[in-house]
Amino acid sequence: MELFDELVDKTRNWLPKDGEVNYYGKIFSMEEADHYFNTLLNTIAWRNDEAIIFGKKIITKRKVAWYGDKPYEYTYSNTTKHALNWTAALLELKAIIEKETGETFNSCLLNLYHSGEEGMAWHSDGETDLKKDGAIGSLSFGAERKFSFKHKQTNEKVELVLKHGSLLVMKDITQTHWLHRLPPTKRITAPRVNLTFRTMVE
Ligand SMILES: O=C(O)CCC(=O)C(=O)O
Ligand SMILES: [Fe+2]
Repeated sequence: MELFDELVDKTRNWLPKDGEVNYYGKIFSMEEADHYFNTLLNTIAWRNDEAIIFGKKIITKRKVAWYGDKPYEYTYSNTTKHALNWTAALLELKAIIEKETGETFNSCLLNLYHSGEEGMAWHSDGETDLKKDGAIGSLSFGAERKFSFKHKQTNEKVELVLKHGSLLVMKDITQTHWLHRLPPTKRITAPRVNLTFRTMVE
């Protein structure tokens, strides 16, 4: 089965229209992926996320962290965070995916899902401080999880599975026309770490 990882076509656009999503499959060996997964679990300043939903403050079970070139302010769901300075592992990962994709990034939002019961609801990453139509590079470590896209007008759906040590890139007008989510599932009990490398406007 592992053989098929070699056959991933990273130029394939997974979206039928209105944007581009490329899945590179596993870009790390199992040993490298395990190493980064453990390093991130142990060295990132994980915090429970706060959000104001319908005027009510909620604290998510999922943990998050926000890193960047500068202490960028990042506001979403009515909460503001300041980016921390890159760790050594994050700088390595940023360099690797910049080389792999030909894109550049200046910040990274990290999510730690303790089990399949934690996910992320439908949204798009179109916050105004993000470079418009900039590429987002998404690295996944740990439990394999399904990832879904839904077209904002037509409700067309696209689903893929994000493997341990894999890279997904969302670019061009994807965030304008498509929502994405990480659906929760009771079948998965292991944790997963996701990193989305982004570009904030100065
Ligand atoms: O966990 C994921 O794969 C996606 C996370 C995400 O969509 C986000 O942080 O904006
Ligand atoms: Fe997102």
